[in-house]
Amino acid sequence: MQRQLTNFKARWKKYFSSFLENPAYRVIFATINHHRLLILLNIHANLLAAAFEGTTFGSIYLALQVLQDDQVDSLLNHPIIANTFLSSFLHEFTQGQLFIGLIVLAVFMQFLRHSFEYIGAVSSDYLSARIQAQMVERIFAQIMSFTFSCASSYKVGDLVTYINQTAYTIQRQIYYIDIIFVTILTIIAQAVVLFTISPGLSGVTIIICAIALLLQKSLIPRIKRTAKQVAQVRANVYKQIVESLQALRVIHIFGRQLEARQQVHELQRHLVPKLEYQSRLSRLTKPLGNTLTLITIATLLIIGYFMLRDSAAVLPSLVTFLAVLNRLSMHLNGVTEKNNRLAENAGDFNRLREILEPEGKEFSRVGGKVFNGLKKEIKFDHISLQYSEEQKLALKDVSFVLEKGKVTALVGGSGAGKSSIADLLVGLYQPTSGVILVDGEDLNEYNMTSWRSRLGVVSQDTFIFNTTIGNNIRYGKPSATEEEVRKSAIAAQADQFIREFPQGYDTVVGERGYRLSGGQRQRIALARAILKEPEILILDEATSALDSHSEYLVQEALKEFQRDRTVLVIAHRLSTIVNADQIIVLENGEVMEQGSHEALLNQGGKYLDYWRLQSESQSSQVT
Ligand SMILES: Nc1ncnc2c1ncn2[C@@H]1O[C@H](COP(=O)(O)OP(=O)(O)OP(=O)(O)O)[C@@H](O)[C@H]1O
Repeated sequence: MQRQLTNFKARWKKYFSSFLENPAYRVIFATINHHRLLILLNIHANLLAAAFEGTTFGSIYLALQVLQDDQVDSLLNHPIIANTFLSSFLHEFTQGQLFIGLIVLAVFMQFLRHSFEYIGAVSSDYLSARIQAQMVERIFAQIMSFTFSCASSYKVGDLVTYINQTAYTIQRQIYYIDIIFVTILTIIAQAVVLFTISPGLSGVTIIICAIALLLQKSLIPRIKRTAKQVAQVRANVYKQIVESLQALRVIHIFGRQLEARQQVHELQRHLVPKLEYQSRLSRLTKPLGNTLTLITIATLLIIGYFMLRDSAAVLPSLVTFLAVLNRLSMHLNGVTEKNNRLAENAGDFNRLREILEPEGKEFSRVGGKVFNGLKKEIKFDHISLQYSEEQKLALKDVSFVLEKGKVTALVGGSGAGKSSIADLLVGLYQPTSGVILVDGEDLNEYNMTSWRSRLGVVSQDTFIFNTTIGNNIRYGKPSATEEEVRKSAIAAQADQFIREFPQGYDTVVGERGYRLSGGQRQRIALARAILKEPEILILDEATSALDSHSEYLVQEALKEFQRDRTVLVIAHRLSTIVNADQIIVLENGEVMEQGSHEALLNQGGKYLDYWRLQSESQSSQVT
């Protein structure tokens, strides 16, 4: 017995600590704390609803008692009534009038009960709406606060699922908790009525109900386990579908539609038996509950008859007792059923914990020194980078200096580590060893927002938002005037094609708007960077999607723009970087050669090979 008690205590302790440690609940409590009036309204409305449920049956019990001739006088002479004004007032009525009056009173009590129940339900929905909004925002904020490397380690499909499921999961969680709370209050009110009528019979009822509940409770852990598995398999299916939808173009090009369908089919095949098992378990609770109820009522009728047969009010007592008990069992079934639904929801709810808890995640650092501009140089000091433990080093002991106002070009084959250097400079990834010194200070010490506000980045993949072209360019500087936007578009050789659209700069592009070619997207990205007037410009194959003529024009514009800026350029066409102040040749993550165009040609190494290769075939690429 002692051991069972200790086990019981330990289980509850574990349950409550896991409950309190779940960050999703912390968000819920924080939101509730902000809306105390709503929760107070909810609690009071539900308490009143429960109280009116109790008084309804009190009225019915009295009405049935009034029907018995010998009970009217004893009722009117009851001390609660006899000493009040009600005594003379009630004596005016006939037996029939008293009966009807009490039944009308019971109906009115039910009306009040349902009115308060309605207020309770609406206040709970209001709270739920606020919690849903708060939770979606919290999860989005959480994802946004991850470092880029941490966020990009998740599959987009996974992140979309987190956001997608949140509102619905929270809605169900709050709904079930509220319904269980309301029903328990109602059950308490009904229990009070039962005890008032016959404590002995109520005691017997409790014993029978406890046995019934225990039987049903053994199902819950299994339902929970299955729900978790179903949620996991569903998430896998969803992830697979989202990934295929994102890769539609590639799937069509490679004619892999059938394989994509088969992958989804394979995952679904695991889902169906799990859903069937889940159904068998959860559907069992209702027939089990109903059968147990029937057995309970029959037992109580027999025991009740023996216990109450000597009492004067045997009929009203038994009738009211059974009527209340019937409703109580209905509510008990409701609690069990909602508890099962809550257990089913646990799978989805726990998935929120996965994304919300800080363990195993990397967060962007806030604070740090404000970057007020480059004074002298940026130094890559013995930098190595390894993206993950399973991968080889992407950069190995790389050292070089980007001088203020100078153009540095990175050259090398595919996978040599050029973009990795650019990403380190932006602060998207942290070096595994070594340090990036900005005017002698570790880049990590700087406030990233102030650092990035001085950077302009144009990379190979350009994201175009589903808004106007003007707004897409303005992303680099939200306060820019139309004139400034246009100037930067001219500099990026984008103005002409933009004006050819019927709505010009107001043309909505992106998902549902006009489709832009790769070159057009790159020029918009370039205009975005130019508008920002960055002090440090990073061009990662920024003109790779342009035809030779457009590239020439953009290069000309860039020449002007690059003046007095510190530039890191990654180029595949060597002709575009011959004038760079410094060229760094990378291979397999290592610096092979370093110097000006002329110096490197004279050195007769890797750079000369690249140069010869490109000179032979002007259109061939280095990478
Ligand atoms: N986000 C990432 N996660 C894991 N590995 C990465 C990531 N980005 C790059 N790598 C790996 O790091 C190495 C260097 O890649 P990087 O993109 O820097 O090369 P690159 O010279 O820019 O190549 P390319 O010219 O083809 O763009 C490659 O082996 C690549 O697979």
